[in-house]
Amino acid sequence: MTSLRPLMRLTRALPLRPAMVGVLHSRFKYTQHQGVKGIRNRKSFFEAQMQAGQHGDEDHEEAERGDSNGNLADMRFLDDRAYDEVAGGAMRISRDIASTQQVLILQPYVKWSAKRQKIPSDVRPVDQLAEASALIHSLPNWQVAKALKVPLESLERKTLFGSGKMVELKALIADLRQEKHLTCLFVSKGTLSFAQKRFLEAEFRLPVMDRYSVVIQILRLHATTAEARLQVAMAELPYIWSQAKDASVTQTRRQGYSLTDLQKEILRTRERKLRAELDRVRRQRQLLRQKRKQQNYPIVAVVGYTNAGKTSLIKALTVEDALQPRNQLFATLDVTAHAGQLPCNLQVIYMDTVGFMSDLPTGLFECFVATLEDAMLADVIVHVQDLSHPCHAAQRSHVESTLRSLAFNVSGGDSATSQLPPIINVYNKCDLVSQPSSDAAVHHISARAQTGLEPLLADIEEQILAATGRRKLQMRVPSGGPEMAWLYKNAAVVDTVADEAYPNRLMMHVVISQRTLDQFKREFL
Ligand SMILES: Nc1nc2c(ncn2[C@@H]2O[C@H](COP(=O)(O)OP(=O)(O)OP(=O)(O)O)[C@@H](O)[C@H]2O)c(=O)[nH]1
Ligand SMILES: [Mg+2]
Repeated sequence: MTSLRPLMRLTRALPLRPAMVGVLHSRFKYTQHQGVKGIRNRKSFFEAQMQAGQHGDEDHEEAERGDSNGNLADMRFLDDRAYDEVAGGAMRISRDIASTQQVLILQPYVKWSAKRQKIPSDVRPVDQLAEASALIHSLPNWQVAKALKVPLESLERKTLFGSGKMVELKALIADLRQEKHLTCLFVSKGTLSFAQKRFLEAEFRLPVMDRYSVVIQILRLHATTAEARLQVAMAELPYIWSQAKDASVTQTRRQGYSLTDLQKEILRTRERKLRAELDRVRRQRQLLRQKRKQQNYPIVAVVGYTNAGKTSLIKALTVEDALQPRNQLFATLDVTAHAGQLPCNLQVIYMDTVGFMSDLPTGLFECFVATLEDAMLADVIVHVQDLSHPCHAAQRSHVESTLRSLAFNVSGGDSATSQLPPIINVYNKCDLVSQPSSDAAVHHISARAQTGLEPLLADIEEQILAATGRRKLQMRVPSGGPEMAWLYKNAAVVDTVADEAYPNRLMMHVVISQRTLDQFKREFL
């Protein structure tokens, strides 16, 4: 079932009253190829926009600094119609996500050849097709008219499909147009070259999208915080540049997508502003990170493939009502921190992170790397895996190899120091699996049914204590004395029991780091 929440968020962002949503359907149309062509002739429109942008620069600079409390800056510069037209031309997407789309999904795969061997054997085309459908279902009002696999000899042909296949697909599209009012085609390949897209659009007379542009559409929808919006905006730029480069190589300037100098300047200005704003947001993040370190809270980063149940697990471990697990890909786009308590009463911070996905072009993922760097600096990583997913093994190895390369980046490219924090592997959604795996080294849980959480918490506790040099100790202190109050404030108190041998004293079970213990000794002994 599609959730109304994102749609309502969109109407807030636009800002339109809910009653006007219906109007959107007719007023905003899917950005089609013709739109781009038209825009190239409307040079004056761009010039006016550019001038307005230049005059508005002082305002923006003021806004970009944010206010004296360090609150996030005004990000009006993100809503720029001139940019939207350029982006729409390259990605075939528009800011309007409210309109209904009927999508034909084609999952091309290489039938024979050495290339095919590189794909892990457990990611079958049928699984890729299911992931492509899940992407479309993550957008409200987008429906899958039909989804099919298409065997090919190569994914690099300019026409992508052979002539026989084209005839077949054309007939299918004609039928779907009549039956289901087909509105667009999603070719589930990381990136289509400009030439491929242009050819298919001309043949099928439909907008054609690839994985990059569909994922961007989802990210735009789910990005609500300032950092996420900036990252998504940044992630769009490499794609637009590469499509334009492609277009100029194929020399289709006359009929196709190319950038005027003015449009290039729009992109460069936007990139400059985005970088400045992202730097500022990240400096704030670093401050927060330092603060957290000073407060000495152990940090557990929860990572995993998209939709594995990371947010659900944190919700179950922290009982935080505000967290909203959603059956959508890339539901979480920010690293957010949530306080929880271990069985020994030690306070920890769980970090929810953006999900991983294979076959995403690197330019798209890179923009989110900075947010994941926090996870690399955690004391312990919990890797959540969806055991009920047919490709969970491939998903696991994809996440593991990405984590390794992230750790390598965080260490500044030094393999000697690129160590990952200890990783606890968790199989989630065990309630959906009739035959659980026999892998004893992995926790078997259901975040939804709340099973298997106790042994998991015990393991997290053990790993956290080891990683942060904390110990469990018994300390005898005067009952009601300042030592007791100090320990309650500075250490985690597991429990206190009366000391039978000394009626004025109490036995306190505490979890304490060596540094805090030394402070205690200096203060009281
Ligand atoms: N049956 C079942 N469903 C679960 C379980 N855990 C999570 N889910 C469902 O899986 C979907 C995704 O859960 P999330 O917690 O949002 O997953 P996520 O890993 O945070 O996803 P992203 O933020 O999109 O990367 C939701 O519909 C959850 O209700 C589980 O243990 N069992
Ligand atoms: Mg999530």
